[in-house]
Amino acid sequence: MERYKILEELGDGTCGSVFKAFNIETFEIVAVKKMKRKFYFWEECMNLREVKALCKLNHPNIVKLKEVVRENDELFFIFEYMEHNLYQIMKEQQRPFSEGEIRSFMSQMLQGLVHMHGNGYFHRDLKPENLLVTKDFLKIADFGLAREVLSMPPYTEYVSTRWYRAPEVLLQSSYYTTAIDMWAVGAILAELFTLSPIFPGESEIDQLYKICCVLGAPDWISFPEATNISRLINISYSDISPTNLSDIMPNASSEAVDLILQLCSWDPLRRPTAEQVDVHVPHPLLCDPLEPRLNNMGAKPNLELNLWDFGTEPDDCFLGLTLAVKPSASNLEMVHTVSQSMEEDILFCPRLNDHPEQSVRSSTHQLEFRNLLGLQSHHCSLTF
Ligand SMILES: Nc1ncnc2c1ncn2[C@@H]1O[C@H](COP(=O)(O)OP(=O)(O)OP(=O)(O)O)[C@@H](O)[C@H]1O
Repeated sequence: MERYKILEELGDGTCGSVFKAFNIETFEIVAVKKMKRKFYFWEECMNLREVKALCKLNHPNIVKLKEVVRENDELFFIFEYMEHNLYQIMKEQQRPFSEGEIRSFMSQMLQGLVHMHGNGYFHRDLKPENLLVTKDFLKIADFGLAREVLSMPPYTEYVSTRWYRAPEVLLQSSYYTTAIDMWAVGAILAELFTLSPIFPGESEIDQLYKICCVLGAPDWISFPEATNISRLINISYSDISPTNLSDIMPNASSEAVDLILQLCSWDPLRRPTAEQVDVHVPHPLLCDPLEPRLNNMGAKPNLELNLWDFGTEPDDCFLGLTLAVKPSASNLEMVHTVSQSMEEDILFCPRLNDHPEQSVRSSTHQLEFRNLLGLQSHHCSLTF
């Protein structure tokens, strides 16, 4: 970590503290997330959900994990640096966002989600703080709670920040789907119009109550879990009528209001998928604008030698909770021992002549693992 000069603290989360830092070798500004717990073995690091998910997810709207460093039993994630998060932007916003700005944020968030859900992951903690923004470009961050869609329920541990938590999670359903992310998208979309949270519950029960106050009582027939709500909240649902969303967000078009209502459907099956939502952005981004070298490269990196399969070890314990996740075969692959220059990387990609762009891309997206304790004295590079 001596290559990094810490500049300032950016955030202090549940799992780690995040710092802005300067790489004295490459002159690059990065974000360093220092994990709070200790890591005594590399395997523990590799089993972390955040590492597993980010190794698989390579997309312009998903924050890039550049490097993982373990030093003195402490673990550091080195991410590309993003200037703001959406929470800060909304807090400082002096005027309502234009619908064009909101469409742009939404479109980018949805493209990231299409990629994530399509690759078998759901995020489970989407919220404005986890949407990082640099110059109008948005990337989804914080994969500490991400998990594989095909992992086995029941999902019992803490999931997502309360205000963005889907009703099925509040009702402690042990089975939920990517639709929980779509609920959060609906709540975030509403907040982009109002600049304040739409369901600001002060407790889990109050959260359900606040949702009822906006959406009205759930439909008992199409959302059977609604019966649990009456047990939790001592109120008569017929007394709660829905709020007219156009009254609280006069700046939203009827299409936007309609989309929020669809995304925030009580019944998860009625929520559109990320792929189904079309926010009509005139010029959607096709490549990572913050990574100029990668323009026009949409294909996945060419992967070469197999280094590591996560195998059948149990998943990482998030906040000490052991999870019954069946890890999928990882596509982490070793391309070569680390080299700093792209030219050297390319030498190790045998199919370079066939697919030059893919090889360059894989070298650029190398994930460098260093063990500074010398347990693994070599220095290897993983591409994904
Ligand atoms: N790549 C980055 N660039 C700039 N700031 C970042 C970056 N990653 C994280 N941050 C900042 O640090 C904060 C905390 O990061 P993160 O959410 O990853 O940590 P966490 O411990 O998992 O937090 P949480 O308690 O929200 O789960 C973010 O809200 C964001 O403001």
